[in-house]
Amino acid sequence: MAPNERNKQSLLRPVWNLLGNINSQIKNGKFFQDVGMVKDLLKTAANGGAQNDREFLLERMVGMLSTIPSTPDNDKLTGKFIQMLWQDLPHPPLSYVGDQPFNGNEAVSGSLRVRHADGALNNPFMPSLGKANTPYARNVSLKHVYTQPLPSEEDVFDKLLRRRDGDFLEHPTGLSALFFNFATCVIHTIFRTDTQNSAINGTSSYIDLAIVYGNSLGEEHSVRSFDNGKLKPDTISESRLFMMPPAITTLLVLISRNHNFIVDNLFRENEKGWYKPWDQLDDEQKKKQDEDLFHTAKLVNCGFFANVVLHDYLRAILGLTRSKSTWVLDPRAEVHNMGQPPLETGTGGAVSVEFNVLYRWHSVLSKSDTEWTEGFFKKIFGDDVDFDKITPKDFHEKAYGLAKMAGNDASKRNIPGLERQENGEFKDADLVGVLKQAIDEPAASFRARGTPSCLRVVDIMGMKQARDVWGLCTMNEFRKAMSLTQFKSFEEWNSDKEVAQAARELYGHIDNLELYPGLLAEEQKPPIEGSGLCPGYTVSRAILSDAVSLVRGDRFLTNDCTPQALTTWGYKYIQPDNDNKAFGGMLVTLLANTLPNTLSPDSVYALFPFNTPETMKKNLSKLKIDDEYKFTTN
Ligand code: HEM
Repeated sequence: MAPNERNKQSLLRPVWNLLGNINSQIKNGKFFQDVGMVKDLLKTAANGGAQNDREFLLERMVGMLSTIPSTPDNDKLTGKFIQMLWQDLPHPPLSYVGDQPFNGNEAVSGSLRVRHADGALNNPFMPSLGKANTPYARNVSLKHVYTQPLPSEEDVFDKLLRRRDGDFLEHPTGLSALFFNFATCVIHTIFRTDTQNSAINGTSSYIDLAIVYGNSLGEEHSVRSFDNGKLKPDTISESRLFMMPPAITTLLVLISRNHNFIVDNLFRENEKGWYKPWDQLDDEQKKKQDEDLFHTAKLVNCGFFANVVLHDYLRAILGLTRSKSTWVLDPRAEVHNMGQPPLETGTGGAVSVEFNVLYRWHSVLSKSDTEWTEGFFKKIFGDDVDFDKITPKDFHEKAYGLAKMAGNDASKRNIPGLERQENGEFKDADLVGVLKQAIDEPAASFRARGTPSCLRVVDIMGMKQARDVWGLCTMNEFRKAMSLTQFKSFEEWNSDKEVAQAARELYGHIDNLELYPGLLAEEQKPPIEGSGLCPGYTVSRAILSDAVSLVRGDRFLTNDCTPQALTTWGYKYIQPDNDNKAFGGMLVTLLANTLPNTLSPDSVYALFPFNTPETMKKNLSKLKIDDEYKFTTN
């Protein structure tokens, strides 16, 4: 059955049930035949469940139900009607007015109106759901009994994951290195495995920009200036990212600047009517105003970031930068089918270990990011380091030690290779230079044998964690859970004969294939319509479920994303402009507001930075609109 047909069928199911009941009444001659009502019920179903109340369908149903005698069959009909009305609303309610949290009948401390640093209270009924420093979730159990001992993690890396020297394969749809630098920001905002206890996620499971704002009140305080709601100049919280290529921290510095841009506007608009010039306030008033501006700006900034994820990142993932379409897969859409509960929003969530592994995209590193990482490892382990000899123990002792050396004062940490000015900010020209280099640089393709050798120890640590601490399901178990067919052979998993044979030698039977190499060395999707990311087939399917779950599950991005919470200015600021030259892309706005007058508004560097300019030249030429764009920065 075609997917559309299937969809229609499921929409119609509750109506068929109702009609089935009515039909049996008619056959039994137990009540009159309201043909008009039946027609209207069908029309309602075809409308996706939306009733035209001017046709009095509800009143006619009440009329009909009130005239039939009470029999078991007739009572079922009344039951269906009640079920439909019950399911119209979420039970229990998902959001509350005011700022006092209420957990069933137990009061919980903290306001409901703010994003807490540790992510608590996203779901008021389960205040710790998805909070920082709580265990990872597991989505799929390991039930498979391995039929032979598992190969060493070192062997798995060498035979299935390691990029051969000089074997760089450019990304098939021209994604830029910056795309994956942004991806690194996204994954680090939801994953922060505790180095002492890998069962624990040290960050919240929400897209709450914890990498900028911190995971605890202490971290949050260290990035705040406590001056009218602002963050310290060009400051971000996450110290791990200072060990990574500079475009990653540069993107986050722009997001930190966006916070201060938002604060300026909230203060200027003064929609709440009680903000006053800073120097006219006493200490208590300053505290109140600072707190209110900070938290409102944080809500707006996170909402903005989520829309960059949907309108720039997801657009590139789905290959929509090859079209003029402004369509996005918006997980927040209201889904309301008659006779079924509305699809929930804002329920909270906790990220899982399966998805942590699914996102270890180390094979896509561009040439420059690979060189940068090699240089970084040389700084830690010496110029003559042999990447194959670094052990997890060495890495823990030396690399994490170096991260600590980055210092506790977040406002003093430098983007690798850049210096701060006297006022604490980086020079705009320096930031643009870093971004330009990452936009020009093509990323590598997802594939088996694509991970640079310097990340050998990182993948080995990941595989050990996945096996020893997380006890992850197998590749086929994961596919089954995602409603995907299970592989019957290694060749079905990856048709490259050498890769399939290497996996056979390691695992013996396809059912023994572990999730980590299974996902990361699977054959990649071709660059067809609807596919821009082109990762392994299973990754490509599963990340969409993850994106929907992350965005739809977040109360602050759904039920409580309102003009009241964000202010009218803030609410408007986070909306995409579908008439802009990026077809609704949001990054162009971020760049214009945080690096003013540096990139031309017509430049593909500002409009489509997730694809290389060379690729965008081809894409826009095919659409016959290339003459409307600039392919230089200015
Ligand atoms: C740019 C160069 C990159 C470097 C140098 C790098 C390095 C690392 C390191 C050192 C770890 C921590 C290993 C551990 O402590 O067990 C790690 C983990 C991870 N990496 Fe990468 N990585 C890079 C790019 C990426 C990219 C592009 C992605 C995907 C978008 C990614 C996804 C992950 C994930 C999901 C984890 C696990 C994080 C956690 O559990 O806390 N990495 N990476």
